[in-house]
Amino acid sequence: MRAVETENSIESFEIFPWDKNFETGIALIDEQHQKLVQILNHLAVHLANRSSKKILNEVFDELFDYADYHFKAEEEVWRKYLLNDESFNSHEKTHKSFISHVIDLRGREGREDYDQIMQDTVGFLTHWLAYHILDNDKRMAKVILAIENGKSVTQAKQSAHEEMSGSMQLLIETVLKMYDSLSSRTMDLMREKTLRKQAEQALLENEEKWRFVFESNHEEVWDWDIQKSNETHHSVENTLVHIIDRELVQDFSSSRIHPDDIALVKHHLQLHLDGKTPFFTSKHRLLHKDGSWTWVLSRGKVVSRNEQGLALRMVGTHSDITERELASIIFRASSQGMMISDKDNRIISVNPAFTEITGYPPAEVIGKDPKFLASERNSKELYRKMWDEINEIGHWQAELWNRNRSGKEFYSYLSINTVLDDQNQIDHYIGLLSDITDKKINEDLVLRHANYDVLTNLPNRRMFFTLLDTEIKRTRRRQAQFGLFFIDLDHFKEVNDSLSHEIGDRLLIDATRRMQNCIRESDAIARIGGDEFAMIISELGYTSRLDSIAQNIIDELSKPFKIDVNQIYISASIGITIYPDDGEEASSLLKNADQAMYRAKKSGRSRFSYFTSEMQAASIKRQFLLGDLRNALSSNQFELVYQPVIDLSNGSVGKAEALLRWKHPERGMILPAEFISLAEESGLIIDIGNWVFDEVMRQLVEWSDRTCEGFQISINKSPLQFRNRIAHQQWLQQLKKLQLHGSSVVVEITENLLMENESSVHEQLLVFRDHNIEVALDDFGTGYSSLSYLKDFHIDFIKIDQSFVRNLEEDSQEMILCEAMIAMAHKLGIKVIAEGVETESQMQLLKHSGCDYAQGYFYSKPVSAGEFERYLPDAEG
Ligand SMILES: Nc1nc2c(ncn2[C@@H]2O[C@@H]3COP(=O)(O)O[C@H]4[C@@H](O)[C@H](n5cnc6c(=O)[nH]c(N)nc65)O[C@@H]4COP(=O)(O)O[C@H]3[C@H]2O)c(=O)[nH]1
Repeated sequence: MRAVETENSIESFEIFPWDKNFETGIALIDEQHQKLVQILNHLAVHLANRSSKKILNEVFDELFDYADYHFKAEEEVWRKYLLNDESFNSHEKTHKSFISHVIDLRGREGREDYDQIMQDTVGFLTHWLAYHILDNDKRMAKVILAIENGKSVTQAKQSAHEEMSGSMQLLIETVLKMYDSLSSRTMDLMREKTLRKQAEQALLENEEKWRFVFESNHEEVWDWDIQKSNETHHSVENTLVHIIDRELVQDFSSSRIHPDDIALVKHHLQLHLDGKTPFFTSKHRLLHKDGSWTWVLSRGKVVSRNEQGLALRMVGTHSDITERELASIIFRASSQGMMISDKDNRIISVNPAFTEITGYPPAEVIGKDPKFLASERNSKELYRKMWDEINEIGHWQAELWNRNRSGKEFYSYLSINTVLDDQNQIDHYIGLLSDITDKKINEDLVLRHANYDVLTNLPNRRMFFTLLDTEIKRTRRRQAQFGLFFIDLDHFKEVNDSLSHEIGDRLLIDATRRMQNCIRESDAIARIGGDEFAMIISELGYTSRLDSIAQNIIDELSKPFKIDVNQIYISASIGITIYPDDGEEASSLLKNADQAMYRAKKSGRSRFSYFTSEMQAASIKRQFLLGDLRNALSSNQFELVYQPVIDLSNGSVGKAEALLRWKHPERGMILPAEFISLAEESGLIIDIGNWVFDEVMRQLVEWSDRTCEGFQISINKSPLQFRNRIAHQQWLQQLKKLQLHGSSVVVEITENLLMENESSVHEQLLVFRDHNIEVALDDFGTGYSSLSYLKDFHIDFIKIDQSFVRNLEEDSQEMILCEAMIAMAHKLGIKVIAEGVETESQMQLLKHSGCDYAQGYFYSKPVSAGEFERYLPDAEG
């Protein structure tokens, strides 16, 4: 027998290797006999390796082919010399019996085991080979060869018989027997070997399969000889604990199971050892050798028990599930709602936070498309964009409205991420959901505060500019016009101060309502200052419509307001400008409307005024002037003039007021009325004011040896200068440096400053007082002239405005007012200076009324420093 390797690695072998003794001496016949031996060997191999229907059919087909061809060819040879011989006929019959036997064998197919049919076929062919080929065919061949050598048939048969008998016959029979027994033993051996090999292979495959499963699951296998371990360990539970420990942490010393988990592990283990659970399963924490806690899943089963049912052996696995467990903890404990859906976007899992946020328990959402959460408040565009982004870049996030289980909308932050499979196809969607309704409400509130006036709910100044810009763009596109109103409430400040801020607020709300009733929905109204409002009158067909709207507003606001017991009268001054005729930009339009309003106010209030071309010209002139003003300081174009202030008790000049002049290189002398407001708007007033102070200080030092004690120069200060505290500090340092007394300076302020009621103003006035700098309240009588200011702020002088002095006559209204102001001031310990005294009679009247000081053209116009020196004690003339 020879072993041969075949292509499919099934070991092949020959139970009948071809032998020279098999040969008949007729080449054609031997060749075909060799073919039969091949088929036989082929069959034997398959039998050893287990047969199949397919192989059996192949073998039978081969046998039939062989028989058909071989028997014909062989019979041709015999027929040639032995046609009518009895030996030929019987040989022919044997051939036929071969075919019918093979047909019988094949007929057993389907009824009997393939291996059995195969084994019988091998047995049949073995005997065919032994008795037919080695005996019959060989004998026939010897006859033919003898005939060919000239012998008669009878002689030939005789010689063949002699050759085949005796030792030859014995040899054939021995070989046959040997082959016979050898072949069947070999078959058994081969079969056994093959079966063993197959079993080994199956075992190997099984082992590999399990190894693969364990490796890919990151699982470790344990095998626990319970009784043996019990001999060395105190308890069964501890032993398992140790096994699990050792597997994971390597340097086992004592139980490393988390103290909180030990009881549960033992409980589960005992249940299984007692046969109460089919498997042992435990999820617990183990102390890893790096000091961290590792989550472990242990599973096991008792595989052998003794007759009393005592567990003997247990096998199992454990795996590190830290990541999975942490993910699960996050999933369960997260305050963010989580939903996982499959590739068809059907929800497969949601966490408790999802239920908390939406109100939907898992059972109601699993298997559903998450779109049941959607609110119709979101645009279709939003969802289209969402899917585009998810499909293109794999994630999307946005803030949007959703609807909870009870139908209530909530504002949410939603982010969706995709999880891809090995083929890069979407496998899962993971959605994270948070309820940010509160945040949204707060944001809206902040946005509202930033853009709306809390009191009236109207857009504020900032929002108004946005509305104005939008209106400009809209109107520009349609090549149309719109009107802009600047509305200032007349007498509002008086109401606010005399009644209360609360009443003032309610008045503003009522006034807003009345104004809103005068315009259409498409128009807009905003509160842009304390008592200032702006309106956009859009879609202007004819401009005269603006007249009627403005007049209507004035009429409505002039009607009395009834707030609590108070009957309040106010009115409005309105400035009107038209886009695009008067301006094309929001800021210039509003400025124009403001100017027009100012004109309306100047013309007697409670009226409206259009922005005109003269105003436009004035506005342009101001622009140019502003440009020049920026260089005026550095070009030394400023100068101070001084107007003496006369002490009415003795006619002496103990004070002077410093007044600013701008010597413009082209326009000549420019008075403060023309440029102070420009300087204030541009912020230049701070530097200019500091220059004035320095100049006055310089002058005081220069005159120090010529002035009598208590000589004072007053300086005008803009309210804006009070916003810059550092400047005041510098002033104080300057005084100290020049060794001048604070009392040599009087700061002139206006009522407007005090009306702002800023605590910082209060503080700075106190600082002045602390440094003996006196304070004069300018233009007294023109504003609201509240007594409370005089009481609350530390004021040293009031300056009666020249509008009272101008018309001062005995028994006149002005006279009465002047007397009242003087008396009131004196009562409060405040001295009085009268401004604009131009005549002797005015001076006399004031003197009689007890006024302390006077200044005006009657004494002197403001003069240069050089000219002023004549009023100083030792001056000549
Ligand atoms: N018709 C008439 N006018 C008289 C008479 N006596 C004085 N005047 C003028 O009345 C104004 C008095 O100054 P004010 O009320 O403080 O009013 C000042 C003051 O508010 C402001 N001003 C002047 N200089 C400065 C300055 O340095 N800083 C600031 N912030 N404002 C200044 O400009 C205003 C105007 O100043 P001026 O044009 O110099 O006008 C001065 C003065 O020339 C008179 O008998 N008849």
